[in-house]
Amino acid sequence: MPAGDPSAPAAHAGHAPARVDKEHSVRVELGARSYDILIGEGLIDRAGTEVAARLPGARVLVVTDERVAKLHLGRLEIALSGAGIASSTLVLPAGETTKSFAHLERSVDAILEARLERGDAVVALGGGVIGDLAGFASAVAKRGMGFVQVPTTLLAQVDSSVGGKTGINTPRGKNLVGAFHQPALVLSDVATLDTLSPREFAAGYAEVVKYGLIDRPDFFDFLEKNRAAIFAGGPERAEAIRISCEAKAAVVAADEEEHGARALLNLGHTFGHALERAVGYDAARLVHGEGVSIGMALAHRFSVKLGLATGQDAGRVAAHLRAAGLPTEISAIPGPAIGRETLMEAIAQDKKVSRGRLTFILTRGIGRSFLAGGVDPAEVEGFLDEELSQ
Ligand SMILES: O=C(O)C(=O)C[C@@H](O)[C@H](O)[C@H](O)COP(=O)(O)O
Repeated sequence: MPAGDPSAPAAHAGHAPARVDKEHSVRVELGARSYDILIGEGLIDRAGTEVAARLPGARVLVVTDERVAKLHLGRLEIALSGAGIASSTLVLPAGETTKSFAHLERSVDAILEARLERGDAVVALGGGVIGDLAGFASAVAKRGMGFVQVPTTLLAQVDSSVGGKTGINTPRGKNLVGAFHQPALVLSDVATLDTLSPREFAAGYAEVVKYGLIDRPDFFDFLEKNRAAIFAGGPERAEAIRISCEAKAAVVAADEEEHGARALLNLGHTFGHALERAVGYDAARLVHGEGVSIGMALAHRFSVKLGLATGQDAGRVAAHLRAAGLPTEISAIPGPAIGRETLMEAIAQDKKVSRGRLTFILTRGIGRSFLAGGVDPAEVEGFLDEELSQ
């Protein structure tokens, strides 16, 4: 059950350092804006040369948070200066509430104060919050400048650092203000994952499971067999990250700005985002990956209720998520009860809503997800009533 500080000290992480037998490279094919995702151990120490190779002559602003700064900023700064890259740094508070207009303003101001030019770059060092916020700042400052992702959480390495979705939350909902702005490079140093708390690692794992559930049933089988090794830091961990990035890169290359198939990456997010908003982005109650976990379990149970999928598949999905330490029920969220109307209001603001009609990612079974437009709100309400009464 989610509770407490998601970024509790690494000493409690309980998993051994990752062992990576080789480095992986995944290409996101977007014509002139194509870029590499490098996955391996110790890549932060190579950040200077990797950035210089792609953005010759660029100066950078590193945006990070207080927790990540203590763990990884020093190494990144040494790597940048070692490659002759002039840098300044903005350190922001950790947590989802940093994805706000106020911190966007601070970030843009730091870019302008550093007098960065369009050919310079913002480097996001951190998890999804920092990547989304810094990416959005780099998209709007001077109408767009260079951007590099150095993700330090599992969630950011397998999902948010890839594909160019950047943005902030507003009190009306999650990610409601943003822009598509692709990075020039994603540098995923898997050694940073050893500093995550078990709760934070598990939250990222929800997004790994998502790729199996969308359209890769073989990957879901792989995860069922190798979950323990992935959590323990075996070579299967980097392998799972590589497969996740390949899955996402293929979807992004085919539909960069979500006119169709990219919406499948939103499996679990309609319910998940509504739950995050309902708890006021309070990490003590729910973090993003946990919202996605509950959301994916709900999407499968909702599909069963609509006669699309079997209860057996929905049960298998929930069992796997629970085995990974993830919540699968709304009732698992600590704190005051969440009301159906609160959730329906957030669902009505979902970005997939089209001409006022609700769109969900539903499923016909494991690895058989599809985009369902025109979902009847009464069906959603009835389903939520059942879920909330448990
Ligand atoms: O990259 C995408 O597309 C996704 O939907 C991936 C999601 O896991 C991610 O959380 C994304 O930021 C959500 O996007 P949104 O458009 O629903 O805000």
